[in-house]
Amino acid sequence: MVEKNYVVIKCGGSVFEQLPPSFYQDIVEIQKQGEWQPIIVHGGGPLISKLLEQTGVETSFVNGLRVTTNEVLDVVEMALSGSLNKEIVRNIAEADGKAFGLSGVDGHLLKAQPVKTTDPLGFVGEVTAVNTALIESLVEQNLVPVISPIGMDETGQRYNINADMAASAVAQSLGAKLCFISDIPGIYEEENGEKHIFHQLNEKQINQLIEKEVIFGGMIPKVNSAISALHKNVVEVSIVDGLEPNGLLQFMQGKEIGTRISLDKGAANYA
Ligand SMILES: Nc1ncnc2c1ncn2[C@@H]1O[C@H](COP(=O)(O)OP(=O)(O)O)[C@@H](O)[C@H]1O
Ligand SMILES: CC(=O)N[C@@H](CCC(=O)OP(=O)(O)O)C(=O)O
Repeated sequence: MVEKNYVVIKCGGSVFEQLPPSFYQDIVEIQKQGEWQPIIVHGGGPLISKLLEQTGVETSFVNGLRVTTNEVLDVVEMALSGSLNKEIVRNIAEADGKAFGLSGVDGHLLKAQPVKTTDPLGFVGEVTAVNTALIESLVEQNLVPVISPIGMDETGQRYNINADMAASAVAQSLGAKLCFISDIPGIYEEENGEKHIFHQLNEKQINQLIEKEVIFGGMIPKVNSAISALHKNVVEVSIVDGLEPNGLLQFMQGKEIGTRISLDKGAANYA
């Protein structure tokens, strides 16, 4: 098997509806160029919340993680593995590419266990192992894997996995570059109504920003997943603005776009 450089692209639900067509064209272009093999892990939090609201099921989050009952799990799986996963596959087809959509349940792609936390979150999982051979075999067939973040344990119990955490685990298992696509130009701090973007942040600075509540909500699992990835086999993690036309391609070509996260070096540079 040919050695590949992988880039795991996590596509957040918050940006999904607003992504320009260039996003999918960029994915296809990156694959065509051959230096990097893209793998998509996607979220879909807003669609899950909308469907839960429509069905009258209450939903709540603890530190960015959705409390997940069995009833919630049904909706999570329907939204992520059913609806959004196939929409991404179709969007890549429209951009002239070939993708293969699967969830972490398929082929035991994401082995999971209950997430370690002091809060009772129900069926929220964390990844314990990734079936990298399955990913490699899809890539060998020139397919872009599109992964929805539902995991399963050996008994067949499914778990709702935060997509940032799932992307981080996939990147760790492949020693990949990790790129979070979101609806923001990077991590920022607001001062007198003005947003200052941090182009570089290290672990210590991130922890300070969480403490100051400058980083909150869905950004918490994202930065924690970034740090955990950097500690384990991932060389580079960035948060990239999905709304910027050709932002992903520019980022892959080395342009400083969004926020790059590192373990120790890198000052808190404002834009
Ligand atoms: N310091 C921060 N800088 C930028 N965004 C932040 C920050 N803290 C919290 N956020 C929030 O995090 C959101 C991105 O996380 P989330 O909604 O989970 O996105 P996604 O669906 O892309 O994973 C942003 O839309 C913003 O509201
Ligand atoms: C446990 C947990 O919180 N799971 C997430 C899975 C989807 C997700 O992570 O979507 P985004 O990337 O759009 O946030 C959820 O239920 O919303």
